[in-house]
Amino acid sequence: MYIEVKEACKNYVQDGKKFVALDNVSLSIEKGEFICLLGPSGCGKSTLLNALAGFEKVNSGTVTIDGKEVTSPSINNITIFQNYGLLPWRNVQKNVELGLESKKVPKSERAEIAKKYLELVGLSGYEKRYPRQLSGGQQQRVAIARGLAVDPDIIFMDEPFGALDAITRMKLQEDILRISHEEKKTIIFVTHDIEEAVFLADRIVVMMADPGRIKSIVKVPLGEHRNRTGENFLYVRDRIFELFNMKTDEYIEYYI
Ligand SMILES: Nc1ncnc2c1ncn2[C@@H]1O[C@H](COP(=O)(O)OP(=O)(O)OP(=O)(O)O)[C@@H](O)[C@H]1O
Repeated sequence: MYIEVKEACKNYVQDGKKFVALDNVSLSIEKGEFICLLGPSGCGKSTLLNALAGFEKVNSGTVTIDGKEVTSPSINNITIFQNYGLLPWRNVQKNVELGLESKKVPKSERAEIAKKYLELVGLSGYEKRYPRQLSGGQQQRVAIARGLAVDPDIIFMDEPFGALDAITRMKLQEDILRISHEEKKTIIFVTHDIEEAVFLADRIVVMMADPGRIKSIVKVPLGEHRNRTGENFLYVRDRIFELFNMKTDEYIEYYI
């Protein structure tokens, strides 16, 4: 399996009190999968993502990518956060070229690549603008173009659309779904929004808090084009709602 988490545990001690952020979490992910980590606040979504991305180490258990243990962030992967992380003194094009500069890609090639990905995220014509001259949704598009430009193996996304209004958010969800099929990337996406997860994921990892753990893993057999009001979509969404309402604590592997 491409990505393997085996019996991972992560504890934090805060003011003398122990929080179990991840309690014996195991998860396997195939190359090219779109995985959503879904659950309420504090269930360990970001902790799991950070362990996968190499920002944090687990206390016990293992995290491997392509057979190698993850000990630090890899330049082959990128992470996109809620706050866009653009450099305010660089225009859109220069922001997208950032990762390419550190990879020593020649100038003309950088411009070509930036053009391609700005087109892919629908921002052709915005090259010379600065981040402050863009809406939140446009800034996040630039961040996505910048991430894709370095041709990463894995894209980690931590609530990337959390700060956006509902309509912009839906538009970006459509774009990232399309891009994920066009670019065939492995994407691990953190959200607490059930509909967002059903709209995007091949599989949804449903997590619960205190201690942070995986409750179930739900396959989403909805294909490349998803309709938020379609019968199948609503069916999957309702199954997930039910999972969150269930009182029992047993682990269920769900195949819809
Ligand atoms: N650096 C830290 N120090 C102490 N406790 C932490 C730290 N980071 C996370 N925690 C605790 O670990 C638990 C899991 O946190 P995590 O951020 O992974 O949750 P989450 O599911 O991503 O939540 P949210 O949706 O609110 O971001 C929480 O109880 C949190 O308070």
